[in-house]
Amino acid sequence: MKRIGIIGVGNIGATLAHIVLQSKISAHIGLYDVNKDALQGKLWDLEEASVIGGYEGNISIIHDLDAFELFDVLVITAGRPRVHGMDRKDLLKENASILQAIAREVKNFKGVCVIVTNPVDLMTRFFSYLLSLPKTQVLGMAGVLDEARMALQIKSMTGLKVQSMRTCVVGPHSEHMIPLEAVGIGPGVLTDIMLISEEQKKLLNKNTRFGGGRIVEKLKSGSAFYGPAAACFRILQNVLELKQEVLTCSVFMGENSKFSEISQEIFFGWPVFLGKEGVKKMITPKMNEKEKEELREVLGKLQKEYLEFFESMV
Ligand SMILES: NC(=O)c1ccc[n+]([C@@H]2O[C@H](COP(=O)([O-])OP(=O)(O)OC[C@H]3O[C@@H](n4cnc5c(N)ncnc54)[C@H](O)[C@@H]3O)[C@@H](O)[C@H]2O)c1
Repeated sequence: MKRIGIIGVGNIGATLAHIVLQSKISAHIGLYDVNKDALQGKLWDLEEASVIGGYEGNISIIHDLDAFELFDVLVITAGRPRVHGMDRKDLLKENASILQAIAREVKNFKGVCVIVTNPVDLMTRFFSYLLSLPKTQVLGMAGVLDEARMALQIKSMTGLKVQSMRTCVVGPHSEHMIPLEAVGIGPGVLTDIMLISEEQKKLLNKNTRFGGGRIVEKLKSGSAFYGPAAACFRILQNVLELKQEVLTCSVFMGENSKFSEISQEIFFGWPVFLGKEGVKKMITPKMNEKEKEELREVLGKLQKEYLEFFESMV
């Protein structure tokens, strides 16, 4: 039986645990949170939901972080979410300290880490540095969510069903993300979003980039969690090799990067195949020259942000 650890059982972590239970995959789910009372309450609630839903699962509280060392995969959602008026970067210092404390306790972990905590590209790179696991075993969740947001925008403009679409969003999980013009529509057909006007393309980019922000604006005291939890579940299914799909995650490209003049150390959204060893293969999406140029530019900014942040942490 596979072992899935969830560190941070707030909105995303608890929703993810519920999805995993409902899926009936053969796995033990271990939950950890600093808020012990809330964690106990959520465990009881999840257990009761399982009985009612007929998917009685294997779920328990993990009291000490070092017990996660034997797990296959860890999903880390511990940290503060954005509230109305905040940018993801505003969470940087506080969430980095939380990840630092967690990394100290799970230092012998050998499996795959999925980082959700924002700002996710910086946190994924930082966690990979702290844990000294092979860099392919640490990845961030973001692209799967951004691509769903993009698909929904295209649906609202064209009426096409989202299931027939394959969108791709590369780069950082921020207002600088790059929704690619090449979209898969139906089996084997790639189009350059020819179905929508130039005006609509601009709107598509804007709405995809601010998809998270518009939810925060309405929720006010927190950020999206059903979508992020569903995206984590897709990643889990692929890491556990129950599915094989191209998923965009925040990953380390190293020498494979066509953008390595910026930095080989950088983590950013890119389509990949995943497996039990983490990132198995990078996929090169269809990008036009403008998009490649834009990506170089935003990766330069991301690298600068990381170095400034890193200097402030050490
Ligand atoms: N990557 C993405 O696409 C994406 C999308 C949405 C939200 N997020 C981020 O995910 C994170 C979690 O969001 P949420 O809505 O679930 O927040 P939440 O506040 O509901 O849950 C966070 C949980 O982390 C716990 N926590 C705090 N410090 C901890 C520690 N040291 N060890 C263990 N647990 C700790 C809290 O007690 C809380 O239960 C936030 O940083 C948010 O910005 C990322």
